[in-house]
Amino acid sequence: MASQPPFQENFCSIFGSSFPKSTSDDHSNTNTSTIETSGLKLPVIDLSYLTSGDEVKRKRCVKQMVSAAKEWGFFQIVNHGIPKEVFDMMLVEEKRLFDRPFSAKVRESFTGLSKISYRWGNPNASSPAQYSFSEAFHITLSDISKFSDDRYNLRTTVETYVQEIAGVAQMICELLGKHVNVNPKYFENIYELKNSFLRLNKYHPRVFGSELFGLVPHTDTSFLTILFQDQIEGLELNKNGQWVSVKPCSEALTVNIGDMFQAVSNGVYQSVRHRVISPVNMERLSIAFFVCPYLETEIEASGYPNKYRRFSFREYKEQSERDVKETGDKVGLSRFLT
Ligand SMILES: O=C(O)CCC(=O)C(=O)O
Ligand SMILES: [Fe+2]
Repeated sequence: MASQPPFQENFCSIFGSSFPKSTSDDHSNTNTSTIETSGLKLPVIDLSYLTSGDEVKRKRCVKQMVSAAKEWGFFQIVNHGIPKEVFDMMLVEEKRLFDRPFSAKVRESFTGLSKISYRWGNPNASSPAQYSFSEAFHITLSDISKFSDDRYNLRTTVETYVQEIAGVAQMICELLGKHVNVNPKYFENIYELKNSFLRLNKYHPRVFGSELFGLVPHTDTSFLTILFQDQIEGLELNKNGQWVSVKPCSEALTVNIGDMFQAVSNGVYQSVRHRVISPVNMERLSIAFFVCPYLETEIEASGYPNKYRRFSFREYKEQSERDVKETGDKVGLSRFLT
C-alpha cells in the first residue's frame, strides 16, 4: 500500500495540471536566487567551550551565539553532547512512521496521536508557490505519553530524543535570554513545556523537473527551534533579502530564533524566514524541536520603548492561523507592533 500522499493529484486538482517552471515564478517581487554559503558563512558554534572551564573561551562562545542570533537568526552547533545513537534511533523511527500506508497516516488516533498531528501538502494554498511537497507529524510533548503503539520503541525513542534536545535548548535559551534581560520565567523548565513539539518532516523528490517548495517560506512561531536533518540539502534562510543555503553537516544541529524570542527580546534577536527546496530524485528527512510557551503565557517585550504590545501565545497562534487561512501566509509579529 502506498505510503506517499497523492501530491500530484492534489496539486493538479487545486491548480490544474500546469506546474510552475519554478516557485520563483510566483515571487516576482522578491529576490529568490540562492547563493552558496561560501561567501557568507553561517556561524558554527562549538558548545564544548561552555563547559571547558576556561572563562575566556566560554564568554567568547556566548558572544558568538548572541551575535549569530542578532545578525542571522540562525546558527549551527557542534559538540552539543547528544550521543549519535539518539539521532540514529530517531531516524529509524521517523522512517518507520512515514513508511506506513498513507491511509493509516490520515486515520484518526493512529499510534494514539490526534488526526491533526499528520499534515501533508497545504490545504490553504491559493497559489502553487504556497504548496509544500512534504508531509509531517506534529508531536506535542503532552502527546508522547499517549502513544498507544510502542511495538517499535517509538515512545521511548521520542522521549529520549526530547529529553536530550530539551537540555540543549534550555542552555541556549537561558544564555541568549540573559544577555538581553528576558524574563527567565519563560525558560524555567523547557522539558516541562508540554506545548513544545517535535515536527518530523519528510520531503519528497520534486516532480516534473520543477523546482518546488518542500516547505514554503515561513518564520517559526516558537521561542527557539533546533533542527536535526539527514545529509540532503534543501534548507535555505533569508539573509538581507537573499536566500542562503544551509549546508548539511553530520555533526551539527541547526538552531534558529522563532517569533516568540524575537518578541521577548524586543526585536534584538531575529526570527528569520526560511524555506526548503524539494530535493532532486531523493527524499529528505528532518526533525525540528520547537520550544513553545503555554497558550495562556503572556508574551512581553523587554526593552524601552517596547516594540511589541503584550499578547498571549494563544492570541498569536489564532491570529496566525486566521491569516494563513485567508492569505496562505502568516503575517506574524508585524501585527503586534505597538
Ligand atoms: O526541514 C528543514 O530543514 C526545515 C524545517 C522547518 O523549517 C520547520 O519544520 O519549520
Ligand atoms: Fe521552520
